[in-house]
Amino acid sequence: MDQTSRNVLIIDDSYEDATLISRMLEKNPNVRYEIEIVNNYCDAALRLTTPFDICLLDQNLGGATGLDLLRTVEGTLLPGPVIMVTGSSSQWLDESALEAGVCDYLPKQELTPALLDRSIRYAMTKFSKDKELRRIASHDSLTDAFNRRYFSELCDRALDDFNVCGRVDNLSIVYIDIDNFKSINDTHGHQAGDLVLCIISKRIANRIRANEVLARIGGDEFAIYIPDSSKEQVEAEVTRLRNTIAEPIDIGDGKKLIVEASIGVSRYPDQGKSIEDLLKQADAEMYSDKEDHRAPPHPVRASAH
Ligand SMILES: Nc1nc2c(ncn2[C@@H]2O[C@H](COP(=O)(O)OP(=O)(O)OP(=O)(O)O)[C@@H](O)[C@H]2O)c(=O)[nH]1
Repeated sequence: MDQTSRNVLIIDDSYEDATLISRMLEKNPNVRYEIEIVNNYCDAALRLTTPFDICLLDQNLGGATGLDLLRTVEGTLLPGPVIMVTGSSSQWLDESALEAGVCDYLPKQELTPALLDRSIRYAMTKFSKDKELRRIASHDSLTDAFNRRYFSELCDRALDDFNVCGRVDNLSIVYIDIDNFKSINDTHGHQAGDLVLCIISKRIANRIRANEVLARIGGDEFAIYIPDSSKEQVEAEVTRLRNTIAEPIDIGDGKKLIVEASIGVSRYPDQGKSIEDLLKQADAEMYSDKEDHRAPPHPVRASAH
């Protein structure tokens, strides 16, 4: 019989406990567990940015706690279901862990292979059923880009990661505001305005790298989270974004618009140590760019096809 395969992430600072849990998992003849063990807070914070089938999280992680980790991640950012498996059993921790987004809470002293297996199945099923709810909570309904809330959570978490774990800080925030967008609504109608927002959002999404995140953070405003890029790389990306945004947009009835955007960039930590400061600074840079783009969008003749 084919075995189901599951990728399990065990976050535990005790090697003995992690081994004990692994042995329990291996007792299930129907499931092949690919086990990955992470034993400290900073590696765990980084690992929680990429998918897993199930995460078994300990509360004590050296100086920090599993709860700290969950609080920096927030529900919409968790890439998989988490079960807290810990020796420190208390009603307060049980409730706090649930509040912080875990699917279950298992005291280590009560663990059995059967209990662990059932808890994992329940957690995976629940997480998969909540997928649509998480998508709605994290996305903008018009453009399907991420929304402002998700963007802030993501940036807060990245900054926390930099500050607590001292990781390389090559992070930029790009702020994009469409020029004279109101006049598109006024001249061509709100529906045309919606179409322009969707097309621009899709163009930007197609341009950015897999580790960058695009969000619509206001009516005609977008932001991009860009990790691991030098100042020069970000400048080159901004030029590419300007060009892709300015390609003619077909709004129907033989009409095409050329839309431009004003763009500002801020870099962590020189131009801000918090997401609010970074966005504020990128917004200020965007406004100085805006001064050059005051002409209204001009219609161009539709092409023959
Ligand atoms: N079609 C459409 N319009 C929107 C949406 N959200 C906000 N808006 C409109 O976007 C317009 C933004 O106007 P402004 O903030 O004045 O921006 P602008 O006209 O681009 O002016 P500048 O930024 O100075 O170039 C407002 O008229 C809003 O009503 C939306 O989801 N769809």
